[in-house]
Amino acid sequence: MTDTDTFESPVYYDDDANRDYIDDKTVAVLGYGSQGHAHAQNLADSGVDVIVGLREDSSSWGAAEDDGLRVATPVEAAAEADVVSMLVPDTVQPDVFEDVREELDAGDTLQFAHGFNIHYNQIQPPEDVDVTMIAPKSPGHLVRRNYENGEGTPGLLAVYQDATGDAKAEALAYAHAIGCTDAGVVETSFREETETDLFGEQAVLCGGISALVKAGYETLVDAGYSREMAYFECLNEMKLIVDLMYEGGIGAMWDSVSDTAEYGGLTRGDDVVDDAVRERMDEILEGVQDGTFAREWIAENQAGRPSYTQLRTAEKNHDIEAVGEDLRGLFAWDDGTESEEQEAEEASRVGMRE
Ligand SMILES: NC(=O)C1=CN([C@@H]2O[C@H](COP(=O)(O)OP(=O)(O)OC[C@H]3O[C@@H](n4cnc5c(N)ncnc54)[C@H](OP(=O)(O)O)[C@@H]3O)[C@@H](O)[C@H]2O)C=CC1
Ligand SMILES: CC[C@](O)(C(C)=O)C(=O)O
Ligand SMILES: [Mg+2]
Ligand SMILES: [Mg+2]
Repeated sequence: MTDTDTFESPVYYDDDANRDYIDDKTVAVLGYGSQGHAHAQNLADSGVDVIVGLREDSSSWGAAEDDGLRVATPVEAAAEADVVSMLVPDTVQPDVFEDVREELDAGDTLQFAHGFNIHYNQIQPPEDVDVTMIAPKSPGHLVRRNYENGEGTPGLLAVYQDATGDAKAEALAYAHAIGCTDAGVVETSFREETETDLFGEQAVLCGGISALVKAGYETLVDAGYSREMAYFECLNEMKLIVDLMYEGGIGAMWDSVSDTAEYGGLTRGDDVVDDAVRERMDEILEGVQDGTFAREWIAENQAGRPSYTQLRTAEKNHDIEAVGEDLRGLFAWDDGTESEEQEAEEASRVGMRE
């Protein structure tokens, strides 16, 4: 039994949520990408009235309809809704918000899955609406898969504006309906969610880990080892190691690997992530906190994403991707016959990247 009294932040579970706050409402889910498809389908399967908001020429329109959901333009969806869930990409949210602003009636809710546009002042909501966040701590495709498996996904809850007095209760009910209170919802602020999320994805989860994998791979290949050996050692086994940490903490990983690996890792790990790396992590965090990263990302989008496009191409063309594609085709668990669900997931992920 977990002693939640020792937690620094309040954590809420299924029993803390009262579904009455969402069950008779209509939720407009704007966007049907990674988070949008998961929230919309989970809400609908939980019995909540959902309408998906997409632009008329949207490539996701057909997918949402095929999944049995009502679809309309963002303005039409928001006009019908009591809760508007802003699940289009962060960079387009300010424009979409301006489109739907007039449809937000007093007492409605503007709901986010990430605090970027509120925290960095790119969206200024009317004072008479609730502004809340339920941010699953997971890619959207797993939010859906976990719901279907009955496992739930951990999430964060924040209230930026409580015009009705019910903002938190409604957010908790929403979290319940998408499966987050099943796993636990941690209460936070828009500032804390935004800054930790951006730092985490840049320095550790997405940027840090992929740079570490590529650096390890390049070190081995440059030293004359085979690309296949380097791939298995630095990328494939990463999942197995992270799974152990996920299930039982770093200790479970040390328990499972050999004493040789444990001693080698304990003595050499800090040589890789040394004081210089920690200083650069501090710099990355400062850039998030003082808005430097946000300004850079907004300007990059306004300029048509020139650096982003170039970086994406270089990443796609890295040698580890080519060897990985060949090797994964040979894995026992990948017999080339993807299930319909896997195919749909892959198609949607690829669609979102393009
Ligand atoms: N990705 C994730 O797992 C996580 C995301 N978040 C947050 O969730 C939010 C949504 O992110 P994510 O799910 O990645 O978004 P996606 O990039 O997956 O969203 C794509 C969807 O948005 C639609 N869309 C794009 N541009 C517009 C537009 N101008 N007008 C209307 N619809 C548009 C697309 O439709 P179309 O076919 O028209 O392009 C598509 O349906 C963000 O705030 C993000 O930070 C939070 C936690 C994790
Ligand atoms: C780690 C990346 C993420 O923050 C996430 C899936 O939580 C995102 O913005 O996609
Ligand atoms: Mg995140
Ligand atoms: Mg993020």
